[in-house]
Amino acid sequence: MTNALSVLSTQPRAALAATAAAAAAGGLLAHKWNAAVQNKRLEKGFLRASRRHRVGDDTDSDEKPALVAKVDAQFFANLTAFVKICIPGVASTEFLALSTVAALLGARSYLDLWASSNGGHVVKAIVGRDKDAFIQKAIIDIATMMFPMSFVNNSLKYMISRLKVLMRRRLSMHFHDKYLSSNTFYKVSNLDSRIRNIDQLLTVDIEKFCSSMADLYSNISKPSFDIILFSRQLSRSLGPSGPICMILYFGFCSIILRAVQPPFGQLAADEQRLEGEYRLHHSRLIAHSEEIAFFGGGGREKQYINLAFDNVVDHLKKLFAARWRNGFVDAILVKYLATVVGYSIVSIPVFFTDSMVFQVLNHPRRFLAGNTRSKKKTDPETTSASNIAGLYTRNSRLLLQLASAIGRLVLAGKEITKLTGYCQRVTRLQHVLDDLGDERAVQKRFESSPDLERDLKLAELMIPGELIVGSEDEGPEKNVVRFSGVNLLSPDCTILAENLTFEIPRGCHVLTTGPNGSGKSSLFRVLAGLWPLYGGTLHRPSRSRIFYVPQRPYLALGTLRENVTYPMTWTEAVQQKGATDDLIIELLEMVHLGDITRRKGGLDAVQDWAEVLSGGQKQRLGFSRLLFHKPDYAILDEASSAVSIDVEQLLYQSVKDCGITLISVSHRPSLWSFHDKVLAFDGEGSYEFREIKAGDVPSLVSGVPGSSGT
Ligand SMILES: Nc1ncnc2c1ncn2[C@@H]1O[C@H](COP(=O)(O)OP(=O)(O)OP(=O)(O)O)[C@@H](O)[C@H]1O
Repeated sequence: MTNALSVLSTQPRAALAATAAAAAAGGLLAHKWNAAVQNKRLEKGFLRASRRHRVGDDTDSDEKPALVAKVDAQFFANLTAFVKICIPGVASTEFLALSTVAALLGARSYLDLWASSNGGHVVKAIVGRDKDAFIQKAIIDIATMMFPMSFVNNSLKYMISRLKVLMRRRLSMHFHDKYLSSNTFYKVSNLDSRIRNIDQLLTVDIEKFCSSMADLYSNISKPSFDIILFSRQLSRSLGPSGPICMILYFGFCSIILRAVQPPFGQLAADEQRLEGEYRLHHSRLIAHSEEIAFFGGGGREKQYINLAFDNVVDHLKKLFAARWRNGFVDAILVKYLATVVGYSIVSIPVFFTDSMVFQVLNHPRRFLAGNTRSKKKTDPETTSASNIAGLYTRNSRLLLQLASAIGRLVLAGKEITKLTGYCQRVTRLQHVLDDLGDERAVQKRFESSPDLERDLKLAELMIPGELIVGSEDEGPEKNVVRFSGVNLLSPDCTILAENLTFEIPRGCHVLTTGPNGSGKSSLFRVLAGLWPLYGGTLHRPSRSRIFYVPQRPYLALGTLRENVTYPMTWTEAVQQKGATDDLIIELLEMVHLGDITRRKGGLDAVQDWAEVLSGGQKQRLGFSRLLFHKPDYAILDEASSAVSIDVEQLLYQSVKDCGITLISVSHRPSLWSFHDKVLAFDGEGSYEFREIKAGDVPSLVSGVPGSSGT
């Protein structure tokens, strides 16, 4: 054995490192072979998903993903795009973290190497009964190195966690910018059906995606570096045959594992989707708890929730079974059989040092020269029992480290597959948000139907309209509400009104009426830019000159004071509008909410106001907001339906007294007297816009005869 080890120790082969890396990379490339056939199909599905805009069309929804999570060119292109977002440049904190992780991984590899070598020295000192060497290697050296080792190990854990958070922050901010601009958050759930559980995507999926990317980075870079380092060391002492055999064995393993591996990427994507659906049911229960409780709907909701949870559990069972089967094969090939192969390799020089195969592999030149005898066979330096033990320990440790590094690289393939699942979901999110952020893309393309006449009509009506928004510094004549030839269509392409043409100058108060579902609120959605504009031209005042007061006013988390100034923060309200506590109290008194300012906490009270206030109180708070902002126009969509008639009259009068032009929707005849004109929808695609005359009220309340246009 001494001879064998000493002979082998004379063969440094740097080129082996490159061979090692290439062979390991071959394992990863196996992904590409498997996915090649799927590429075309996947690309088509991806494009179809990104171009689809139809509302209510579930064929490409999150429910049935068209994208298949696979390792292919498309995946690498998507991954590269996200990496660029997460690590924006060499001057970024993220790049610094990435480089630090790389440096720490390198340091860790060198420390592993040192530990293997030191282990050999310790064994040598024990077998050789060399007390001084033992004290030096087993006590002094380890005591010295424990500080850098502990530092590197913990710093590595810390930096990888930090890298994950930094990348997550970048990606989350990127998506927040998209999601919270151009009212995309509204469009995602109201105009598009591709994503059902966006909260899950924005929170859990992004976190898992970034975490998986950072883990993969360390799981690929460290083993790759280890393979180079350990192969070099081993080839110096064992000759190239040992590392080559090990690498060939793992190359074989990676092919087998590729062939039997379940589609972990798709399984991960499905898991996230099902978790999202389960979570959605809980969110809905929280959002509508009162209504459901009134109906006694707990039992029914339990059915929905249990069903969604059962789907998660069934999927997890499937996933765990797949992992078990795969883990079984993994453990045999990459762990146990690899150890057998490792020991066999270490033993070859011991038992077969004089064999021809061994000589050809490790000493080809010497073999060709006809000299097959080892030069060091009689060298006492390498023949003593302590040296044999020391070299054996060191080499076997190095070989096991090499095996472990290649094994980890092979298993990183599984991580990549999982990453494809997260990447697929995050890519879908990116495409949908991009689509919805682009006004033109939101313009619906209707699906052709057997009804040719309807299709022709829709093709005629659904041409993109022109939106002209007045600027802040322009006068009232430019900041006006004017519809010219606008067609009103719901997202499912129902024609609500054609050729809407009317103008609402400042000071002209307009009441909108019509049967339920006739398009009153939809008109305001188009006016606010939430729904796409079709047909002619729409002139709209700048954002600060028009204010919307809905039937259910949104109440923000925060103080009472900030709820009055919403969407402005208190600081903005003070700076831009000179807000004071006295003004807020005065406004709340005007809307008959003075009593809540006298409750505990006063204006500073932070509550879940949506829960604390009654329906009528919430609406009155909505009016206080309107009076605070004092816009040119107020859209009041059933804004006082829960307020008593006497207080409602006072509220409308206060708004008019502030010089705000009313554009209201209300079914209450008592409000007619506050308006000058009526815009009446008949629910069949026609409307009327005219002056309110005495005696008009009853006929208009019950609908308008089918006259189209003004
Ligand atoms: N997000 C949506 N997707 C598809 N259709 C919608 C959507 N929102 C509203 N609709 C449809 O548009 C039509 C007009 O709705 P709208 O809310 O404008 O009615 P409305 O006149 O305000 O009724 P109400 O008096 O009951 O408030 C209805 O048929 C409604 O079903």
